[in-house]
Amino acid sequence: MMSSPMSQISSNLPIAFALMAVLVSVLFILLPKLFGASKLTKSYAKFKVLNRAIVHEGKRPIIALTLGVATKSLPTGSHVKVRVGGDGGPERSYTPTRFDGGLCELMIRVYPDGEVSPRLEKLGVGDELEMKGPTGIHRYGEDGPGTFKNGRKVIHGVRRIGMLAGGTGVTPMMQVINHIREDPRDDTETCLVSFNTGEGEIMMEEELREIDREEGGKVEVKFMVSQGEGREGVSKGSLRKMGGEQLMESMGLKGKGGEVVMICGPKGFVAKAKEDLKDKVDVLVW
Ligand SMILES: Cc1cc2nc3c(=O)[nH]c(=O)nc-3n(C[C@H](O)[C@H](O)[C@H](O)COP(=O)(O)OP(=O)(O)OC[C@H]3O[C@@H](n4cnc5c(N)ncnc54)[C@H](O)[C@@H]3O)c2cc1C
Repeated sequence: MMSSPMSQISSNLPIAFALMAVLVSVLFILLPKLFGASKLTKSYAKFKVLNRAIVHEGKRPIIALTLGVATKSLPTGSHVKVRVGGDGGPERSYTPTRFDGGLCELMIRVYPDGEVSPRLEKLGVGDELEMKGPTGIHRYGEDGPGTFKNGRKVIHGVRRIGMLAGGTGVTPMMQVINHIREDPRDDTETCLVSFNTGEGEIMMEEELREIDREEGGKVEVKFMVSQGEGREGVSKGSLRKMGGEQLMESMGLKGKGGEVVMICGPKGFVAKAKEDLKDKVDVLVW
């Protein structure tokens, strides 16, 4: 008896999936090798710049560097270290906003008087950069949705994450937001308040607005600037002038269980936020 076309397709499906899995694995191994990519390890290795873009012009521009990596993924919450000038040269931490499919993307704000970032700005496609990782003690989602690990401290059952980011401190927030969006089991809510000096300084503004629109109430994003008048969707305000109650309210937190606040930014920003929130909610400083 002849089998129907439908039953032929369904009997071949497992083979098709197996072939697809093999093909994806081979591509994953081969592509970075073709690009000359190294594995991300605990000691420095050279990584090739595959793409370079200026995301923001201005006094402190933001550049995006895409590097070829032969490592599959980066634990959510971790960073990488970048070194310039070889052995003994200055090193700085960066938080990849994308790390998959053999590619690592770094968003870097360039400080004109800085030691490292102006040298990273000069890199072009084909140049190499020394990088190692993962570094940092924070992990999100390793034990499933709504879980944080911070060294020996483990937090379970988080339902809403408030995020306070000062300037480039938004990058670890983006990692956690992306992790939650990519895990269909994870319905943890997030509310990010991104504080910046001026309107032109806001990192990943368009990308974050888009996520806010797509995710409805699950990912909320708010922007505040301390200088200038603000504009539609950007409020005038500064963390320095806000108290703990106001901060909690800005992130839609009630001070009940199941809430955590992530903080990342310049030292003074972190110290003030930590002090204001210490009796109100669990705080994790990135
Ligand atoms: C865990 C971690 C993750 C990080 N992730 C990122 C990231 O994804 N993207 C990114 O752009 N940066 C990130 N940073 C900051 C980065 O590591 C460097 O500090 C930054 O690039 C400046 O280095 P630099 O050598 O150019 O400047 P430096 O020589 O260190 O400093 C030069 C001048 O810039 C000022 N300056 C330096 N950093 C800041 C700042 N954050 N805010 C205000 N003024 C500052 C200093 O006060 C000084 O006047 C991260 C930092 C940490 C600790």
